[in-house]
Amino acid sequence: MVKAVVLGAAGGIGQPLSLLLKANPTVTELALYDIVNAPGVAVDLSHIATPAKVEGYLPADEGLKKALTGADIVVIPAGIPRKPGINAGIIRDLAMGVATIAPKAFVLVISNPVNSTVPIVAEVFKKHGVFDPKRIFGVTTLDVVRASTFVSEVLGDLSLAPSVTVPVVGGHSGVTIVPLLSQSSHPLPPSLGQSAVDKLVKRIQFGGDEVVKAKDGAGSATLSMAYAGAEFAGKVIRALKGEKGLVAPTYVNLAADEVGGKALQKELGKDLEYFSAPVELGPNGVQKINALGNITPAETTLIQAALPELAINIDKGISFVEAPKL
Ligand SMILES: NC(=O)c1ccc[n+]([C@@H]2O[C@H](COP(=O)([O-])OP(=O)(O)OC[C@H]3O[C@@H](n4cnc5c(N)ncnc54)[C@H](O)[C@@H]3O)[C@@H](O)[C@H]2O)c1
Ligand SMILES: O=C(O)C[C@H](O)C(=O)O
Repeated sequence: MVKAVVLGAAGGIGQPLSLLLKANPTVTELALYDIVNAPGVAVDLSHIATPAKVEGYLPADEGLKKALTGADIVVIPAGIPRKPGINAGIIRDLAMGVATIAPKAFVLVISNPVNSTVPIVAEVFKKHGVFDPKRIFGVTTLDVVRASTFVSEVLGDLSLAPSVTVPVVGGHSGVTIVPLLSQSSHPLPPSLGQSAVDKLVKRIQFGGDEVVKAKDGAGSATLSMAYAGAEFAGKVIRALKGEKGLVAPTYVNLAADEVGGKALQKELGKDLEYFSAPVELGPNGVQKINALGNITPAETTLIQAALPELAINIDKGISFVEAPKL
């Protein structure tokens, strides 16, 4: 039995993500919460012939409490594209609900800026005395999905895309996104040249801008994000159910020494509190934070460029919970 909850379920990401979770046969209960339209989305999805029982909730009548009760996994795409200050408040308030009603659930944060919203969730959980660094994840899967797609395009064969894997580390915004192309399952040909590699790195780092521009002011990535969110949530659920060997890059707290957090800080040469790295998932969440391994001098330079910005983003998230400003 797996209960999945989507907070922000009526939005551009929330609706297709909820559809994909309804289509996941391992989900037995799906609770959809939003400040608008969630009951309608829920009834619509409830007609799909898959096992999940779907309910929709609004804030009235303790809707958030009802949605979160018994949750195993809570996915949060609530918020507004490119409005960090507003999202910070939304995430803080929703995190209070999760910390109170479902403190043991896995929390998957999609709302931007992920580099700061994940620390906000963690700080709220700390205040409630229920913080477990192994259960809070920033969803960076869209960067991983983009890397697979763009690498396969460069290789001239889009049919490779589903099997191309590239670890993408760091964070989820601009220069904090660091694709380790040297570790691609499908190596780039040496004939490609450094400037083409640099261009590919930039495309992965700023893939979000490509979508925002193409949508011409009507929002940011929603469908590809829903796909990516469902991919990651699916892996978390499979690990929860006991499947072993599942690894995915995700933005996590590095406080837990026993799972390799401190070892990664040492490798980075900086005491960062959060970083996205390939993480082995287990029934209790983060089972092992993997090392970055062998990286090229160019990738080391990219990581060095990401670290100061990440530190600022993390600080903003942490201090927001104390003095709300982002
Ligand atoms: N992590 C990533 O890779 C990634 C990718 C794309 C977008 N995003 C982010 O995801 C978020 C959502 O994007 P979208 O395109 O779906 O936006 P959207 O505006 O289409 O949908 C957001 C939904 O959140 C709901 N909402 C607002 N306040 C809420 C609250 N307090 N409680 C519950 N629901 C609330 C809204 O009613 C709306 O339905 C944005 O912050 C965006 O930047 C992240
Ligand atoms: O770029 C955005 O604002 C949305 C998202 O973070 C993305 O990567 O597409």
